[in-house]
Amino acid sequence: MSEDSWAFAVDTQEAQTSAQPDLREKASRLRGPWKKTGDINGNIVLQKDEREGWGEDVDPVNLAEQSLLNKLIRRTLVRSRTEVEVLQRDPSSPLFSVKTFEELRLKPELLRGVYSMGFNRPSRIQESALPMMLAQPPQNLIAQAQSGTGKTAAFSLAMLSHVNPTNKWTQCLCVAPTYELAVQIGQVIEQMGKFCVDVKVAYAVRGNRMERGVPVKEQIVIGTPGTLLDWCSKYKHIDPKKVSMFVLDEADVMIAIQGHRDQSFRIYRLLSKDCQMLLFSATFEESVWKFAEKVIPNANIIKLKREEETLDNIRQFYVICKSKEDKFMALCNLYGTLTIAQAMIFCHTRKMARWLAAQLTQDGHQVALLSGEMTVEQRAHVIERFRNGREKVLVTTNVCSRGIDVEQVSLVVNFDLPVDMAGKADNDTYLHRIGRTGRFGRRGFAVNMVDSKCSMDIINQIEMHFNRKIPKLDPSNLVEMENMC
Ligand SMILES: Nc1ncnc2c1ncn2[C@@H]1O[C@H](COP(=O)(O)OP(=O)(O)OP(=O)(O)O)[C@@H](O)[C@H]1O
Repeated sequence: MSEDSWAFAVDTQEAQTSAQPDLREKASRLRGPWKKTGDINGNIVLQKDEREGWGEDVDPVNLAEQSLLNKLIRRTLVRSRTEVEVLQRDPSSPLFSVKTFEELRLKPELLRGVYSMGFNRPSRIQESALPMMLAQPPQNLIAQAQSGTGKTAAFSLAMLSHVNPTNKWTQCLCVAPTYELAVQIGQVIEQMGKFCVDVKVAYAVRGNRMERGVPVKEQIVIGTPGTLLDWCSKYKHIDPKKVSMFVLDEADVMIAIQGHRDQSFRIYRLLSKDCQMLLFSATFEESVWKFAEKVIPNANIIKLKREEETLDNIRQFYVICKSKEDKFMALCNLYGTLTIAQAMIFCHTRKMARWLAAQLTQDGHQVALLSGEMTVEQRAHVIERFRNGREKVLVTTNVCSRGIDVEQVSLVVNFDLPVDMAGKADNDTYLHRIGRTGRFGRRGFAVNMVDSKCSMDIINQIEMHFNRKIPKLDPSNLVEMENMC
């Protein structure tokens, strides 16, 4: 599609979507009222309907929530052993990479802010990305690296370094997929820039209203695409032609949210041609590439490959059970082993997870429950407690099959096997639930509960997919597990 026809499509779509009521609100009205109730962790949670299967009771993977959860529970940098790949727009220009923040010749107050955050040296991705982002003349950049590798810190530093504090108008725009993610980014900028007293940050997010035509004086504005677009066009709070750095964060999450890609593209079209464009993403599927190439033609590209999860150090077993009660009994037999280190138990539905957590609690065990009906903050709190060893066993749905690394978990139980919507083995989810990166390298055990011919079929599919035999658990394996966990 040429830029014009793409732009035309954007205009048409915009006109249609602005006339519609908020889709989420509409959807939740259709689903009926939510029920407020207490959960096993003592949290107040909102529960939807109780249907089994692929209804509301199965937690879908929500990328924006997952990303926020990752940010909330992260304490340190994710250190990757993979090599950084740099593709320069102009291969003949020298490739700079820095090993210290001093080499970047930052303003002293900014350097002080960086050190006050406890950053001693640039992360892997920052080593190459920072010199590129700070180069003169400005260069465009597309950067891909998994969550936790220092992307947010990198572009926050670039924006703080870029602005001229004496100019009281918006010079840097940063687009984030949700209100909560925008606030998280803002906190990093405010913390890093705390000694840059003349640099101010504003939030273009829902509910933050100003009188039409009143210009924003803050040099950095972070917001969600819809509100930012309004601020730039409808309300004229920002003169987009005066913006000289545009950051698009979490592009993969962004384009997964309906309407966000087109709104971001509309903001892009309002900017001047020489505005520096920076795009960040944790993953790079085809759709993200297409979008990135549209908004940032001729960009430098930096990629840091994720360390793949493997099943190399994992001993896998299955146990045969007749019913969920039978699975519960089998779990109780494993319980001694579960609590030696820490264990995670995965269920298919929220209802099953609640039932199991209640049964285990009734039986006198101390367990934590994590499922999608909790707010992201409540989930972060439960994960934090589990990480600190306050509970030894975590019962959960797919809501945390990826993204959380609890190093001390050495046993994973698939109380329900992971299946896709067609009822086939969901191999990716299986790998995310039980796989480890080579980085942790520790041994682990996975026990799969099989309660029907169907679930035995799924075990066979998983065996074939990963080309690994999954034997039946016998008492001698239990002794082995107790010794190894
Ligand atoms: N150079 C550094 N040295 C030490 N810690 C760092 C450095 N850069 C970032 N961090 C810290 O590492 C963690 C991850 O950084 P950051 O949030 O920037 O990563 P990210 O790739 O943007 O991930 P996400 O998208 O999930 O936020 C944060 O706690 C941050 O404070």
